[in-house]
Amino acid sequence: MPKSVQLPDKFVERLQGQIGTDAFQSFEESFSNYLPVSLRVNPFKPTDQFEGEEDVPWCDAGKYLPKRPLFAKDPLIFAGAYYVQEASSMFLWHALKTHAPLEEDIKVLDLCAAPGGKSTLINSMITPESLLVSNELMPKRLSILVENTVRWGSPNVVVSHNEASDFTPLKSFFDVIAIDAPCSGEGMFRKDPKAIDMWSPGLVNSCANIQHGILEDIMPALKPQGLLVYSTCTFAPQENEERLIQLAESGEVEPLRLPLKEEWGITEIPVETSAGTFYGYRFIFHKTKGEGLFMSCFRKKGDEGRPPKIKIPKKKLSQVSKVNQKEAAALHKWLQQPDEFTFIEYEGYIHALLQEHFSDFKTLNAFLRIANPGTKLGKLNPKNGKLIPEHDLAVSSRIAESIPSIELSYEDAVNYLRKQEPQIDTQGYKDWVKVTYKGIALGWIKVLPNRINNYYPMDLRLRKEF
Ligand SMILES: C[S@@+](CC[C@H](N)C(=O)[O-])C[C@H]1O[C@@H](n2cnc3c(N)ncnc32)[C@H](O)[C@@H]1O
Repeated sequence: MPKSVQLPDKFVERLQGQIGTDAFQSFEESFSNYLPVSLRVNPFKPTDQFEGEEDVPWCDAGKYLPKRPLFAKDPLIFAGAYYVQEASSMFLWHALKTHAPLEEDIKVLDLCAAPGGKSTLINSMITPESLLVSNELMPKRLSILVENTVRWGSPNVVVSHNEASDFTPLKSFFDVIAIDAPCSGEGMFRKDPKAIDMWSPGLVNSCANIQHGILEDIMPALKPQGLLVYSTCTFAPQENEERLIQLAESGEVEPLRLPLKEEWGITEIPVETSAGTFYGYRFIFHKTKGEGLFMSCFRKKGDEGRPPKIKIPKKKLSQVSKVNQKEAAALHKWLQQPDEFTFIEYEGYIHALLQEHFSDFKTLNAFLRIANPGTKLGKLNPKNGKLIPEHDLAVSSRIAESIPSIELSYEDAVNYLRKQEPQIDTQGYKDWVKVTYKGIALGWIKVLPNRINNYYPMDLRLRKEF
């Protein structure tokens, strides 16, 4: 154990009791080990950059890197070609692959979603016609969630900004709910020593109370036979095993197990409850190649039947309006298979939603605060009726192939991301042009007769010097 790391006595006492003193020694020793670095590639923006790297064994899209690069140096991360994610968190892939009906068009809620690791993972696995509601309660963390889901580039995501209790009226709406609960963060102790300073037994108690409330509030929104995946990045039984007992004893769920390979180093924890044995899965540094995590899966009991009708006040329904036909026609050229979309006006911008999601979106909009529905396309210029495109459209995987594009060199890509004036050859181009790096879109430039404007969003620009 490095001398600089001082674990709180109460934590040491408890974890020793949980895993035994020998294992605890190995746990302490693992603080001196090298921290695994991993990322997950975006199936919608394929790159061969990580071919040959070691696979994360429980996630088909996950890769370990031999050492941590300066990710800010790589334009592909800005393009959404991959997401840097701690490997244990990618176990959700295994849980969904095992228990979710991924071949069907489903509705999924990621309740505690910022910064977007689990949401981009879910988005990579569901069918393009499935709907993902990616929700974050904390206002400060909402923008990073929007940023990361936009970069991932799929139109089938609605980002919302709500408490769990706001979802309670959405009876039986979701086929899958993932709750990556706010927690005391013990699993981050090795990676982020600040988590050690913030820890206290009081924090464990208050997190357990919050988790208790979240679980109670969210269960009505899950369909009978729906899948619930609960996870934390802590080892505290109050936040893990006790929450699992809470769910088991509510009588609402059945236990689900996950197949494991011994070499993964994941511990299956059977939990005896009055409703039978339930199972949790623990990732701990000295055994697993990843940081600390706990995950558990449940099936909601009951007959699937027909979902109850959700009553929506008329006033709320009228808040969502489609753009008129003439306006819609002006948008078609920007998207692949534009007929699959409905165009709505939302908070001053035009957004493209998949048609099959329009009615669900109206329901969601009646109960939730929506931060970003589908793909934000832009605004129509009142003078000529043409679209002034937003960044979100440039990085969308559904942007039309006919939109002109210019491939940038590494240097030009970095300059572009720094928001410098592009020094590139634009002869033969005019107006809006998508710029790409290694074939993946970074954003827009506008080619004017006497100059080129860089439309990379100011707040996303590359600030790091290297
Ligand atoms: C563990 S983090 C989620 C990480 C995310 N799932 C990912 O993979 O990138 C938990 C999230 O829950 C949010 N949160 C905090 N309090 C909450 C509450 N009472 N209800 C729902 N979410 C809450 C936090 O702001 C935080 O973003």
